[in-house]
Amino acid sequence: MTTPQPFVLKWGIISTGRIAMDFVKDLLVDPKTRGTTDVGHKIVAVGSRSVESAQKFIKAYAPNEADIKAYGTYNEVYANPNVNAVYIGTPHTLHYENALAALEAGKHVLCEKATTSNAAELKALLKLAKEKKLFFMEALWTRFHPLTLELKRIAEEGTLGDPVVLHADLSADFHIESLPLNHRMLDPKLGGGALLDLGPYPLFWAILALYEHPSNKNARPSSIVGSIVKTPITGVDASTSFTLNFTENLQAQAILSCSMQVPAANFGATIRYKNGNIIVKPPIFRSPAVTVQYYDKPGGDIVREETKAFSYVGGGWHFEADEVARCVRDGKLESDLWGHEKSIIMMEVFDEVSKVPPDGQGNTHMI
Ligand SMILES: NC(=O)C1=CN([C@@H]2O[C@H](COP(=O)(O)OP(=O)(O)OC[C@H]3O[C@@H](n4cnc5c(N)ncnc54)[C@H](OP(=O)(O)O)[C@@H]3O)[C@@H](O)[C@H]2O)C=CC1
Ligand SMILES: O=C1OC[C@@H](O)[C@H](O)[C@H]1O
Repeated sequence: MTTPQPFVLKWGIISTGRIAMDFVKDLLVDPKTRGTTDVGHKIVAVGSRSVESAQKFIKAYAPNEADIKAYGTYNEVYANPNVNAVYIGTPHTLHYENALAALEAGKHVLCEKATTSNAAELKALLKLAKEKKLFFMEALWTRFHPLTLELKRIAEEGTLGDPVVLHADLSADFHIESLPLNHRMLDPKLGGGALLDLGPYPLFWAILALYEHPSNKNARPSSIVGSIVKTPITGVDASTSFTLNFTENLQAQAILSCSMQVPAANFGATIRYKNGNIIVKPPIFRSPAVTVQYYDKPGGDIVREETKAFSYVGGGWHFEADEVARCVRDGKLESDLWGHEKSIIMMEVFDEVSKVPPDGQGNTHMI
């Protein structure tokens, strides 16, 4: 009997920055090391604004791969007939034009977070992807990690009851005072600031634990309140906090924050349920371990506590790549795990939070 051959997705890579490097390195990790045998990956083209950068990138991160084309424009990647799917790793505000061009050329798209600068741009991309019957996914890699899959199973198996309050933070010190003004974290033209760069992760946990919880029945956040501290350097948000209420079918609140000027370790995420807690160890984009605590009765003592740790070969970006390959193989236009609706909610929340007036005090609502 012959063993079925894995479906191999042929990738074109857009940009040669930090995350493009991480993603490419993971595409080259042997899928069997993570138990994947049904799909695989091949890099067929890398596009950069400079051909030298594309050549250098291939030499540095994919030295043993044959026949990867190095291009000095992104358009040449979109035009390459061997490319099935395009990975977009440019700064946020370029995602729209890059994804649009890829879709117009008939390519499936995996686009880095934050998917676009605003919800209107994202909706336009999704409309085009549907019209052209192409797969599109936000590269929310955390959704596909084994830890996340296990946490979701535990959270929804019933013992913990409904979620009540979630706290999540992702902050770091980007030393913004030493960055050039055109750095993507500082430049408003590149979508600079903490919210679009770090905010997707605390919000991801709120979407996973509150929005996706079966008791929530897919109800969107009933209200959003945001507050922003801007940096005087370029006026982008340096620290942002936002709360989301889920009150249609739950009585739950998410308290979320991100900052690019916190010189201390993160505290991760805590999800508090009627009958216990889930504690996600930092960093929340790639948590190494999760602790689950169970009360003897609501408001009672913790009588059981379990910690589960997770490890794998590679950086953790290959799990999202496997999802794209499976979806493309199966003719799906969106992922069941991180579909279009969740990316839209994410961008709509960011739109609302960004509306706070210049004094940083905000009180906004989403319908
Ligand atoms: N999923 C994850 O874990 C992570 C995701 N990200 C996301 O990926 C995106 C890129 O982040 P990151 O890799 O850190 O950024 P980098 O600045 O390291 O890389 C961005 C790349 O985009 C290309 N680019 C095109 N136009 C511009 C421009 N005007 N200014 C700067 N670069 C430009 C460049 O590649 P070239 O010169 O080859 O064209 C550049 O190297 C962001 O949206 C970010 O949110 C970032 C880090 C981690
Ligand atoms: O996606 C990300 O995850 C980790 C952060 O350090 C980075 O800035 C961000 O883009």
